[in-house]
Amino acid sequence: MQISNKYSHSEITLHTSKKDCWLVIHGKVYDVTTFLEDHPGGEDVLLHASASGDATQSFEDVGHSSAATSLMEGYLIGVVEGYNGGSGGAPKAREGGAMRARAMQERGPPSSNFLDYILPLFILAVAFGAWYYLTHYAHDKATY
Ligand code: HEM
Repeated sequence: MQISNKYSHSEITLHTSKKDCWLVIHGKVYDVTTFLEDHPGGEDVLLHASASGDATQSFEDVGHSSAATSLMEGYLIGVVEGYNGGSGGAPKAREGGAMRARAMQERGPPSSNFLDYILPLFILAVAFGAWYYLTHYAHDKATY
């Protein structure tokens, strides 16, 4: 990787095609041309992010795994000229991945929680029914 290379914004905007695609993430420039077809999220999102000028927000929004952030280091070609916001290193991957957290929210609580709640109620209802039946039965026997 040639991290010492500095690229101007006008230079970066020249590389937004399928045959030559660069991404800017956290002030670093990545040449993802050879990665387009292999990207699990598809090549269209990368091309779109490339054309937008700065892919940082879209990259972060997806909540890429730490595997993804270490993979991207292999595509690093330099930094954006004049960028001084980065403290170096790959951007932090959110623990566990935001995608998974989102999936958990959409799915709701696991179904076992529902059973945990309904089962004691069911047992209580059966016990009450048995008690009610037995007390009335015993009463009937005593009166007749
Ligand atoms: C060099 C840059 C990038 C690399 C190395 C990379 C790598 C990966 C990898 C390994 C995954 C699989 C899931 C994971 O491990 O997190 C993934 C998924 C994905 N990525 Fe990227 N990615 C990059 C940039 C981007 C950008 C800029 C976007 C912009 C929107 C993006 C959108 C997505 C989407 C939508 C998924 C699929 C999520 C899913 O369906 O679960 N990626 N990427």
